[in-house]
Amino acid sequence: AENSNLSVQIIDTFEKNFGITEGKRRNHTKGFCFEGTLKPVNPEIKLYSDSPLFKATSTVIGRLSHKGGNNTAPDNKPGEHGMGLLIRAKNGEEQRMAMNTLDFFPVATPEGFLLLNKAKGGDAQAKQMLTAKHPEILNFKAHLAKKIKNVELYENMHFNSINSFYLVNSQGKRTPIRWSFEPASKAKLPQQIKASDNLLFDNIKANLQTGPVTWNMVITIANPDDPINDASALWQGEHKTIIAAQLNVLKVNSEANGKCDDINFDPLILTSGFEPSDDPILKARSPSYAVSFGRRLSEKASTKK
Ligand code: HEM
Repeated sequence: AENSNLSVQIIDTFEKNFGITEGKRRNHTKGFCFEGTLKPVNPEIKLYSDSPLFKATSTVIGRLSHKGGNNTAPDNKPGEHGMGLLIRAKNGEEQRMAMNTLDFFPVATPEGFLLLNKAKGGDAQAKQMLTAKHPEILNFKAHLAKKIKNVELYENMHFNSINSFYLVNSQGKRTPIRWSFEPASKAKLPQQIKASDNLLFDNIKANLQTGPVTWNMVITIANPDDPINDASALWQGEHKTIIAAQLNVLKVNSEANGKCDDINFDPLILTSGFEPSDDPILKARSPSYAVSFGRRLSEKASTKK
């Protein structure tokens, strides 16, 4: 029988399409942990946000991952990737982020995402309904077809919030934004890309021996006509941006040896100075991540016994 809970249904489609890797995330399954800091670099951002993230350096536990539920996704093939952050501000507040390398989301609603996953799993009726009910998918497909697809190192990837949020300043003024973590330096791809499963991990680990790997947190302020609650719509044209902070990754660890495996990178855990938008995709993420988190933790607990 099909469960009426949308998040449960969506997680079930991940399990159907990719299978289950016991004890692991249902999406972004293959990944590794890192540790570092987030340092504010431009006080201008305080005009927009009262967040402790912009007042002092925070500590970070993060995770870099392949998109999708394949725990053995190849590192030597082009793909989409993710970055999760758990940020502990100096005043004790905590914020979590989960970003990916897509420029925007394929569909505007979680119902659309369920249809998309069903269509990917071969459901003919879902395929038909998908384009009829979610014509925005055509724009996504056209964009993806034009995107250059190379094998890329994590150090060189751009990670996007995709969903919109609000910054809130000390006067309570709300400003709609999106953000990206953009590489502050360029890492060289090895001359020969071997069919190694751990190319991406090995490379960043080697790079970290000569110093931190750094991303700039670039905040994009919405223009008046930008869609706020539609993750399938790119913000077009000129925008005001502020490099608000710098992420310094200091070390990486496998999931088994790191600190990120038991973290749910729920993007609705925000510090004061941030608020969620009403984007229905953003709102669906919390309950969906919780279903995945619950399943993998109970599997881990039962194998430990
Ligand atoms: C309705 C839409 C979405 C659903 C149902 C969904 C589902 C999931 C699930 C089930 C997980 C694993 C959670 C866990 O077990 O801890 C996950 C992880 C993740 N998601 Fe999403 N996702 C959605 C949208 C997005 C969007 C818009 C982004 C990018 C901005 C994104 C980025 C990520 C990343 C980076 C991770 C990995 C975090 C980690 O390393 O643990 N997701 N997602």
